[in-house]
Order: sequence, then structure tokens, then C-alpha cells
Amino acid sequence: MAELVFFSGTMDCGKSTLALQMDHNHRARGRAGLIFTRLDRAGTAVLSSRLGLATDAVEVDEGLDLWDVVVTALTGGRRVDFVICDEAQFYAPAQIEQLARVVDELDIDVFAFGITADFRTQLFPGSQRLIELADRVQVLQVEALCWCGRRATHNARIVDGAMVVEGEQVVVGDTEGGAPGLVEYEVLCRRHYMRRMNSKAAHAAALSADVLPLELDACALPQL
Ligand SMILES: Nc1ncnc2c1ncn2[C@@H]1O[C@H](COP(=O)(O)OP(=O)(O)O)[C@@H](O)[C@H]1O
Ligand SMILES: Cc1cn([C@H]2C[C@H](O)[C@@H](COP(=O)(O)O)O2)c(=O)[nH]c1=O
Repeated sequence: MAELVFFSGTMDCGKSTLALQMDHNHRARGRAGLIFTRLDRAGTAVLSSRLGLATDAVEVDEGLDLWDVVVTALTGGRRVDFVICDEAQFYAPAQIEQLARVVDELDIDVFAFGITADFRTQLFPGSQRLIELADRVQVLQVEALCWCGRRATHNARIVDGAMVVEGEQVVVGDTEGGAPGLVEYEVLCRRHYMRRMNSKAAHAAALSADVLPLELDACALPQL
């Protein structure tokens, strides 16, 4: 029986890589799929991974009916054995419902990939609907790590090196290389997310802690 599966994790934990691998493995066994994505960092109508692989995909524009796309492909004589949906957090709840219908009425597997929560720890509407409707939510095995070495569970938004907790929900960006004034992201464990301590803040705190004993020594000198 076909399933709607939501493969979820933080940014940079290998979701797009897994999406490409699943597509490859199914195609290698003669199965044919449709690939969807929305707002991929590499551009429009492409599914890309940080490992350098990419493939063409259908861009899920606002208002695109995913049920219609699949039915049109089938009625046009195309085989559709599975559907892959990357960056699914950005899909509208109605589009997730269309995917559930594809599973239930056409008996086609749908594999969706995405982050659950935004930089404020709030669920994306698409991810919320997936959690509500999916047959299975599968957390990726490869763990992204916080700078402290713990498993990263949260996506922090960084502007000019500092963590921010206010702003637009959707700002496409990467986990490194944000130019001055632009948004970048860093994955953190909950403890460091709650303390607003990204790697740069931790580095600065460590430096001032190193300096502190010297200052204390200097204060102590006159008493010697
Ligand atoms: N140079 C590299 N060598 C090995 N693995 C890498 C390298 N760069 C990135 N990766 C792997 O790729 C993962 C990110 O893959 P990607 O599919 O782009 O993530 P996601 O879609 O979840 O944001 C990283 O967690 C890491 O495991
Ligand atoms: C946390 C957060 C992320 N985004 C964007 C940033 C990226 O473009 C994608 C996630 O892509 P990945 O393949 O999982 O790395 O989402 C956003 O718009 N808002 C956020 O709060």
C-alpha cells in the first residue's frame, strides 16, 4: 500500500541528498517518478544537495495543484510510481492535502523532505500539515551537530554573526557564507538555541573568559 512519508530534520542534515538517492535507487529499478521542489537555494525548478548533486524538478509555485500535475502526467501516458517533494516546508497546507490524495486515490508513494520548524521554533504550515497527515514521520539518521558537539535540533537565523528571533518566516539561505547584512543559518542544540549562543557568540565568550584571569592577576598584583 502506498504511503505518505515525511523525512524531516534540521537544515544541513542530508534531506536533499536522501531525496536524490531515493530517486536514483527507484529509477535504477525501472520505476518512474515525479520530482517537486520549492525555493531551492540553487534556483528555480532544481533539487540540489550540498554534496554537489542536483536534478531537474517541478517548481511548486503558489497555487499549483499537485494532484492535477500527477493526474495530467498519468493521463498523458507517463508512468508515475513515486513522487518526491523537497523543501516541503514551503508548500501550502492545501498542497500537502493534494499529496495525501495522490497516495490514497492513486496508490502512489509520496516521499516529502523538509525542515519542521523555522528560526523561531514555529512549525512551517506545510510541515505542520505533513505531521498531521503523514503515514510516517522519519527523522534522518545523519545528525547535524551543534558547535558544542551535541545533536543539532534547531535552526537559528544569523545576521551579521548574531542570532535573530524576529523577521519573515521564509528567507532562502545557507548554513554558511552569508554576506554582511544577509541572512545565514546555523544549526544548534536546544540548550544553545535557548541561550541564543551561536558559534560566533560562543567564540567571543570563550575569548573574554581567557582574558579574565589576566585582569584578575593584574588586580591582585599590588596586594602581593
Ligand atoms: N564536503 C563534504 N563531504 C562529505 N559530506 C558532506 C560534505 N559537504 C556536505 N556534506 C554532507 O551533506 C549534508 C548536507 O546535505 P543536504 O542534502 O544539502 O542537506 P539538507 O537538504 O538536509 O539541508 C551534510 O550534513 C553532510 O553530511
Ligand atoms: C530555518 C529557516 C530556514 N529557511 C530556509 C533556508 C533554506 O533556504 C531552507 C532550508 O533548506 P535546507 O535544504 O533544509 O538547508 O529554508 C527559511 O526560509 N526560514 C527559516 O526560518
